[in-house]
Amino acid sequence: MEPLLSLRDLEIASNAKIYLETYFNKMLASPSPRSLRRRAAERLIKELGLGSTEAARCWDDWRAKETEYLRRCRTRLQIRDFNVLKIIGKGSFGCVKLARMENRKGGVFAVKIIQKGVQLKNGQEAHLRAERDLLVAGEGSRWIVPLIASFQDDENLYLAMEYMIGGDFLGFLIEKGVLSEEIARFYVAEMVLCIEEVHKLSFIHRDVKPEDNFCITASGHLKICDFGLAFSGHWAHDSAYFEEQRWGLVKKTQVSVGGDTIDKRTGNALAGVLSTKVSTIPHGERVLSWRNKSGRRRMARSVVGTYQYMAPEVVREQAYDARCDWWSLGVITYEILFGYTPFDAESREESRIKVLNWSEHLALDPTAHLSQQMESLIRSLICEKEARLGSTAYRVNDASDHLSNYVYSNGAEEIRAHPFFATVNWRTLHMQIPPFVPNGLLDDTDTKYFTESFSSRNVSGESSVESEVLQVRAKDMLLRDKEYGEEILEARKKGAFLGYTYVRPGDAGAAKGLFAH
Ligand SMILES: Nc1ncnc2c1ncn2[C@@H]1O[C@H](COP(=O)(O)OP(=O)(O)OP(=O)(O)O)[C@@H](O)[C@H]1O
Repeated sequence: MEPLLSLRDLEIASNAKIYLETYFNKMLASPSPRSLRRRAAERLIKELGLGSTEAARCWDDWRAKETEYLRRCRTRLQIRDFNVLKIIGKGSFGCVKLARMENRKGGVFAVKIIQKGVQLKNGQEAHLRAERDLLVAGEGSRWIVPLIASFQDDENLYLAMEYMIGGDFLGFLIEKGVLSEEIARFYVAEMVLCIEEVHKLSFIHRDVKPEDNFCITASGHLKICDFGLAFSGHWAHDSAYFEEQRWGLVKKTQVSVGGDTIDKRTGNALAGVLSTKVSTIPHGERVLSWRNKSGRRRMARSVVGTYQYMAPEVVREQAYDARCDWWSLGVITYEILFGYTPFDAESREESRIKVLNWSEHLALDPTAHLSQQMESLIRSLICEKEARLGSTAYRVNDASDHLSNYVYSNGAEEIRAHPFFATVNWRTLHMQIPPFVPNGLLDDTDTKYFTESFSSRNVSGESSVESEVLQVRAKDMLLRDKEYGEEILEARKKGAFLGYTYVRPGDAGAAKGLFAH
């Protein structure tokens, strides 16, 4: 007899549950974006001190713009609306392409294309949600790479961002070799503001490094990007939440899971079901308030990032907090001045050991003649977290393994107050002319600051997608199931990212011709 429910049905049911919980949580937890926009307009009109006729005209204007924005939000954006020009980056997620809207009226975008199949098999769903949510939360920020729109189709997720024409900071560093202290001061100061901005949004970046993660704008300023490893402590960004939803339903309904041949041989399938913990919501408690209470207790513990830049507390798998990003900044500062990091090594393992024994490897070459302030800044960032600059707010975490808060938005204040930055005007830094400004560009699609091997690549760049999807052995046994795995993957690709779509309000999208067709 056919079972009443198949694993595919359960997949669809858990996707629906996840969608509803995340949707209503967002709706109930914070004011709607629309009411925030209204409030911002109210504030502005008040500040301008307009008379009643002028204020009424402003409101008419606001309403017209709002209607237009809502109309744009309803326009379904697709990748075929973009004319792909070049590939400018490639990573484990897929690739980043430089693209212009088909209608050619607008500017160009860097479109990050993330293959759902590979990512879902690698269990990256929570990270991808965190990346998108942080980019959305960074709306209007001066220091975070601007997201113009996010959308999806059955195969991919797309993040259309402003194109950072100056390339990434590592490219700049390679070209210049080492930087003088004076020039380093400008870039390190901008990095402080970039990281501070991420912390203000209650995220830890966890992968602060010059390669990929600081991009240079047309005016030569920095913006922070690549939030693939960002951590917010929120249950909707935690893979355990997704596993519990799916395996919880399997356990409740007792639908059998076969797994692949290895699972069958080792008896993993049954063990997987038995070991699934299904949380019981206390009687009378509402599901979302319970999730928000218990989910907040989850702490950053996973070892993620790049060893050379990774703080020792992360490498040691201790519960860590946002101070780990300040350690990475210390390592970058060292690299800017010396051309290599103190923890450079032939292999990842050697780097790991060096970080664990960091004090033996933190040698500041005296022939570099660093100023006392510069040396002090490096030493007060590359040190154990208890002594690290920016620690005061976090001291409460040092007493026990249970962190009371994983990120404090004011951690950067101490860093900004360090004597090395005494001459920095933090309020006007963004208006200062940077030591280097991208130049000699032919037009807004120029890729001279990007690696030749990417920009000369054929624009499709997806030759290996199919084979990559096939090669990955899925982390989640449901996706490995010999009989239903493929079907479940297809259902997950369709349903796992509901609510991913976003369109930046204001004139940015429209002015760039994003919706002008
Ligand atoms: N908005 C942008 N403008 C210009 N270039 C960009 C932009 N976003 C990303 N890139 C380029 O694409 C590259 C890869 O993007 P990204 O950093 O987001 O991937 P990644 O997650 O670091 O990849 P992986 O970690 O798997 O190596 C970057 O190094 C950068 O050169």
